[in-house]
Formats: sequence, C-alpha cells, structure tokens
Amino acid sequence: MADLFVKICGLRTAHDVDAAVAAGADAVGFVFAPGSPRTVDAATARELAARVPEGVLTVGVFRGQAVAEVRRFAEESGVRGVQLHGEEGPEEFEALRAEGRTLLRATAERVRRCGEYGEDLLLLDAPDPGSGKPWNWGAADFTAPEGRWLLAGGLNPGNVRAALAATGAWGVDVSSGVERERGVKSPELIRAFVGAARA
Ligand SMILES: O=C(O)c1ccccc1N[C@@H]1O[C@H](COP(=O)(O)O)[C@@H](O)[C@H]1O
Repeated sequence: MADLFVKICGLRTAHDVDAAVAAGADAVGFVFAPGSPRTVDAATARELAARVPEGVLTVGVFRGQAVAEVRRFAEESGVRGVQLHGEEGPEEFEALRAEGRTLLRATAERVRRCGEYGEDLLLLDAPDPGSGKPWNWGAADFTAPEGRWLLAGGLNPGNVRAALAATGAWGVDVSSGVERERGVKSPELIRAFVGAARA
C-alpha cells in the first residue's frame, strides 16, 4: 500500500523531525494543546517546521482552544495544517479555512464521512487522544467513514498492519507508539512504524 498516508505526531526535537522525514512520513505534528508531555511553543515549532521539506505537511495539534488562539499559534509557527480535537463545529472550520491551511478534524465519534465540517482530512481517534490507548477499531460493527480518513489511537509498529487490514483506513497517525518513554520519540520505532504501515 505505497500510497498510505502516514503522520508522525508529537515531535519536539530536530532529531525527531529528521527521523520522521527520513522514514518517509507524509505529515509531522507539533502539539500546541496544553498539558501534554509533547507540548511545544510556537517558536520551537517554527524552528522544527523549517527543517521539513515542502512535500511533508506540518500540522499544529489543538484541543479545545479558541479559534483566535489556534490562528495565533498557526501563524507564529508557520504550520501548514491544523488538527482540532475539541468540540469545534462547521463555523470554526469555516473561519480557519479562510487562511488556506489543511484542516484535520479529530474525533472519537462515529462520523460517516470526511468533509462534513469542511475538513480536508478526518481523524478517528481514541476518546483520550495522545494516551496511546487503542479503541475498538477492530469491532465487527465498525464502519469506515467515506473519504480521506486517518486512523489514530494506540497504534504502534506491532499492530498497525492489523489495524489497516481491519479498517481499510486511508492513512494512519501515531504518537505514543513511536516513543521509548512518554513524550520521547525513538527514531528506530518511527522507522519501524512507517515500514510496517507500508509493508
Ligand atoms: O499527543 C498528544 O499528547 C495529544 C494531545 C492533545 C491532543 C492530541 C494529541 N495527540 C494526538 O493523539 C493521536 C494518537 O495518539 P497516540 O498514538 O494514541 O498516542 C494522534 O492523532 C496525535 O496527534
């Protein structure tokens, strides 16, 4: 599955970014949501994003933050994508769309298709994002949404193939599963994850 879209999230150092890009990630994420062991400030994200080649999408990750704050972080860091994990509705997506960024809508709801809120990519995640806990994507009654959607939540090099086989996801997103300890990425696990996802 050569075209599988892979996003590596929660990067905090130049080393992390270089490892994700070298492994072949399509997108890299910087967490701006407060309270995460992966949270970075806008200036750090700007430095990290500057290392990322044009063809790789840089994404700012937010949870329950006001549009004005999302906009400020996005502008200050220069990320080209915005991932929202809160209760945002179509109005917030519409407001952010005006800035021309790629919009990712992250949800634990059973959403039927990508694009209902004007998002470019839909992200089906666990109720507790960034926890590394899988959700029941393997359940018999799971119905994949239509369109471009990413599976996230508790993925790792050991389970990503099974997750893709069970769901048929268009892409995958990982954070905890490529860390050697909470908040600390492992280049080896990043490589192993991308390799397994695209095997
Ligand atoms: O990574 C975080 O700490 C985080 C905080 C707030 C919102 C989202 C966060 N991460 C996102 O969670 C999923 C999957 O994480 P995991 O692989 O289960 O750890 C991914 O989309 C991250 O972007």
